[in-house]
Amino acid sequence: MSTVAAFYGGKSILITGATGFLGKVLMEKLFRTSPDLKVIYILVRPKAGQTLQQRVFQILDSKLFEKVKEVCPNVHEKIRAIYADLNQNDFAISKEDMQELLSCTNIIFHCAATVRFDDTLRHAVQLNVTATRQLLLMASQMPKLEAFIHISTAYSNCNLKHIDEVIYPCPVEPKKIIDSLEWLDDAIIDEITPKLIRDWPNIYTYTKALGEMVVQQESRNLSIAIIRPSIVGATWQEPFPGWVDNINGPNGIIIATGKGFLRAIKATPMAVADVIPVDTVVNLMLAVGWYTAVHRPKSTLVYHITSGNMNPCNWHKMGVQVLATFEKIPFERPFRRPNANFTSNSFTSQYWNAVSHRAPAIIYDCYLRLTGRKPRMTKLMNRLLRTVSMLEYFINRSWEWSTYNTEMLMSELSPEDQRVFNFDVRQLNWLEYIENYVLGVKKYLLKEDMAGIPEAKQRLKRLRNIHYLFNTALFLIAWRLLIARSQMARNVWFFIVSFCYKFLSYFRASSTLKV
Ligand SMILES: NC(=O)C1=CN([C@@H]2O[C@H](COP(=O)(O)OP(=O)(O)OC[C@H]3O[C@@H](n4cnc5c(N)ncnc54)[C@H](OP(=O)(O)O)[C@@H]3O)[C@@H](O)[C@H]2O)C=CC1
Repeated sequence: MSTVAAFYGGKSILITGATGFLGKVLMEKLFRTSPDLKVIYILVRPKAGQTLQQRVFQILDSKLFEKVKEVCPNVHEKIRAIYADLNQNDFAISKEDMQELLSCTNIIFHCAATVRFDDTLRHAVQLNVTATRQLLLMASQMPKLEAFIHISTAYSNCNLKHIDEVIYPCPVEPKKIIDSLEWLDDAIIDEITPKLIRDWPNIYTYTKALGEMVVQQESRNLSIAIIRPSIVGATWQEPFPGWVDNINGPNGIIIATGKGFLRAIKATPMAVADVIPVDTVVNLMLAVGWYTAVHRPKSTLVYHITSGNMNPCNWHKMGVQVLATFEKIPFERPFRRPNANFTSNSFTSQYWNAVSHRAPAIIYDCYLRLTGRKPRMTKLMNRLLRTVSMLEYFINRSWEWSTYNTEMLMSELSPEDQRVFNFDVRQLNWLEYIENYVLGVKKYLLKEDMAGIPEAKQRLKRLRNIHYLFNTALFLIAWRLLIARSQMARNVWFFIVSFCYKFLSYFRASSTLKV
């Protein structure tokens, strides 16, 4: 019997961000391995016209939870959705709900965050810093609380090259920032933001660093741990390979490449692609929850869950495997044939953007206009290129994360726990993982049917022929223009033509002689 799974039996667990990518996989694994847990409280807000209940039902009815329903048929009764908005005071939780949370919660997993790179400082601080402080205050009033697990990111200190499992201080105290945001107006905040975030690449990573500082400062007597995953990718093994449900990180890039919109990217091919499967992160989270509650370490331990130092893969290898998978299982209705040119040179990157991205978009929009339709490709391309430019920082650098605490925890687990809550990324076979990842993007994100593959392959063949035809036509036009304008080009042209003519005459003459 797994010690970690048994630990969660009979427990009341509070999860923030349960409707997000990580949160869903966390809930799934908890129900599957500890079906006798008492209750999972999830803090949810209504969204996109859906009530809390509708959101919960939608999650439980998804393919991700199919196995859970077999192991834990009364899963609906074990989830308690509590109305909460982390942007508001006391999270806008009702008095009764708050009372229940305070008196019953045993473990907290704090996953909620804004992960947008371009969020406003005000909103990102509210969610990633102030809400964390508020949750810690709540935690300090929970008599039964055994562990508080805070999810940060491995990039919270990406301004450093080597990152240890410690909390680094930020130049400005989080409290000062929270206080000043209360009275500063938005225009001034926009002005001072670059000065505040200094060498952090975006507001997201900066506010996650502030969030960690808040955890350290407000930890009181609580048993707290911080988990820092790198780029969280599709599931590796559990509950099935390749599950993914949002366009963040590599997912959007895989779609854009598979659909033929994105054919070049400013990336350092040999830089480490520090992707970590979401189920690996969740396994570590559950093991950390158990360890923190049972061993109650004296200080807040930080755990890195990254792949680069144990089993590195680089962007080149990833790109090659993604393209190889598109050959076998192409996406439906691609705009162009998928391709991946990596360049770390800014000039070459701009050239590719002009030739491979903007020009085809303009040509396609002309075609749409001529056929009486609304042009849309240039707008789409501009948004895509803006998104890609925001990710560039992360695909042109490599970091070293130390993983002593994560390795220590692995050695503390029984062989059974090491199997059930496996976070040993050394066992990951990248080629297999990437293939399943791309397949998962096709099936679960794009919701494409596998039956459409032969047609997609036909379309790719047609696109290849159009590509060759277009290039030949372009070459001939360019050459014709050159000949019209340059004496030198004309001389070269006559030289080539007379050479070919002579060669053909010689060939004809020698074959006549042989006869
Ligand atoms: N994905 C990644 O690559 C990585 C993620 N992380 C960290 O992991 C954690 C989870 O990320 P991930 O699951 O990918 O992110 P998602 O964007 O998928 O999920 C974010 C969650 O936070 C919730 N949330 C946001 N704002 C509010 C609010 N005002 N009130 C209540 N809930 C709110 C969202 O709820 P709703 O559904 O209502 O919007 C959602 O459940 C984050 O802390 C992130 O920093 C760390 C490293 C990498």
